[in-house]
Amino acid sequence: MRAMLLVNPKATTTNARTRDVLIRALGAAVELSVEETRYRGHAASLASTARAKGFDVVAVLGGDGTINETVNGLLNPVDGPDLPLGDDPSTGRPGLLVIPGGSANVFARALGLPNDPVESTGQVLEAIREGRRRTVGLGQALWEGQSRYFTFCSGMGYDAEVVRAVEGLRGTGRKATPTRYVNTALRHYLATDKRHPPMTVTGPGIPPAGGVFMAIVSNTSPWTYVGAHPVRPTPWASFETGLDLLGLRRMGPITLSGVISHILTESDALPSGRHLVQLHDEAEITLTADRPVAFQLDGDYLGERETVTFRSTPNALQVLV
Ligand SMILES: Nc1ncnc2c1ncn2[C@@H]1O[C@H](COP(=O)(O)OP(=O)(O)OP(=O)(O)O)[C@@H](O)[C@H]1O
Repeated sequence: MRAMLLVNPKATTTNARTRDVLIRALGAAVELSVEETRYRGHAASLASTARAKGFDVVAVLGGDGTINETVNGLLNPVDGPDLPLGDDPSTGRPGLLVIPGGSANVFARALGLPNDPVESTGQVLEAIREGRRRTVGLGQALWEGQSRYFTFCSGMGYDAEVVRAVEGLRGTGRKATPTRYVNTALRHYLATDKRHPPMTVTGPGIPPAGGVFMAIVSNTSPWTYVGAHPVRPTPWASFETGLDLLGLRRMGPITLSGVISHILTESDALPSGRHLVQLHDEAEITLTADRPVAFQLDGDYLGERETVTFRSTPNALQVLV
């Protein structure tokens, strides 16, 4: 088995020691090439090249941002548009293997990997030995002639505003810790528009729902973690189904605190309330806004947008887990 390992040396919890342990352990199990990412977007071009060169597996040591780039590289070949791949497109692409090395590591943890690089290495080595693979679907966001796949979530509104604010802090050298996210979310709550809901949710077979302030689109559950604690606004979402959505039509403290306390529980029940819009297992969802609204994808801030369409891409990749 030929594998290319992509290491983001700048990811929050990646260091030379875990990199060396992983290289030694993986190198004993597969024929391994190692590449360090040097800039934003580098993982996408390396993954795309790995696919073109016929690698069986692309492994990532890094955070959700590097995994997102890798997945986009695997799905968008260097030499033009994706070819028709038959009933199970995942079989025509290299498998994906992830070792958590970022701040939240949502994708890795949603797959059931321990949030520790050494323990995760043990689990993926076992998956290699036993030939264990899980076929997962992805989400795809399309806007203004652009498109990007996401592994766990996308969203428009308040959550994307918080992502933007945290990215601004990281630009000044501060780390993205759970406490920083929570503090930024609380501070930013005062600034977010709680009076004029800009968005409408539509889609094939979906009754239009207007008056939405904030919408989370999920490809899996949990949506994120606060420390060890999973946060589950769309508890029915999974890699094996279409996309789920939770939309908020009110941003007042009572509505918000009710939703937050529900989504922090382990319950499989959907959050309830008249001011929520909820969708499960949809093939396509469109968010349209009457003004530009902050947009994020897998925790990466992607600017302000007025219309974004989200599509489910079933059987997109095989993950060794
Ligand atoms: N050598 C590099 N220097 C600077 N940035 C890099 C480098 N290599 C990759 N990147 C960028 O760093 C971004 C963040 O990396 P990554 O997601 O791996 O870690 P993280 O931010 O710590 O984790 P998380 O996404 O969980 O917060 C990625 O979007 C990637 O494009």
